[in-house]
Amino acid sequence: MMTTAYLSIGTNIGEREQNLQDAVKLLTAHEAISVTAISSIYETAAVGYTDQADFLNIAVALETELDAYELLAECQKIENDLGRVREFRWGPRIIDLDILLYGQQQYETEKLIIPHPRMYERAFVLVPLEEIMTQNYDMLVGVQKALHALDIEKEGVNLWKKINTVAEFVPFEN
Ligand SMILES: Nc1ncnc2c1ncn2[C@@H]1O[C@H](COP(=O)(O)OP(=O)(O)OP(=O)(O)O)[C@@H](O)[C@H]1O
Ligand SMILES: Nc1nc2c(c(=O)[nH]1)N=C(CO)CN2
Repeated sequence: MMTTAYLSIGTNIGEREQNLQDAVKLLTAHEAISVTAISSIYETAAVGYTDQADFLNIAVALETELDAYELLAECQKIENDLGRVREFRWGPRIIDLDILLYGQQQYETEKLIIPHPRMYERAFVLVPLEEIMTQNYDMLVGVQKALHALDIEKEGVNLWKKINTVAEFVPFEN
């Protein structure tokens, strides 16, 4: 069965824009994944552990035949292929791919929690997500409500649009 999923992708080490390009390219190359939308790129101050470089963040919509665990494995494979080294939680990373939503499904296991447990408190997730979320009106309203409840300035999450789109991306059309 085809499911629409949303990912959050972040990077704050090295050639950040290139890292995003590479991640999108690897997603697109997968035969069971069709990337249907990519948000603008946002540059954001680090949240959580704040003593680290600014991030670039995007959200991506995709359609896939993979189940949620297979999609997670693919995300982790892409992280590894791009040379991510795990140092410490919320620390700097070449690339980070988190599953935000997988259809309407909910998971709460050791390996996988969906919706992503921290997505509704992270402006760097919600702002790009709102931009591309067209599939589900109820979920979009949930995202917008969470976003309005956040005080972006107070959070120290300076968001600004960097680039219109990930270069060379051609959305998959049904
Ligand atoms: N929705 C999800 N998307 C991606 N990973 C998840 C999800 N739910 C649980 N996980 C688990 O989280 C583990 C740790 O992920 P990671 O090291 O990327 O955390 P983090 O990005 O530092 O922090 P955060 O989870 O706050 O974004 C992964 O091994 C994975 O099994
Ligand atoms: N701005 C920003 N801050 C973060 C990010 C991120 O992608 N962007 N990812 C984190 C770990 O998940 C922790 N903090």
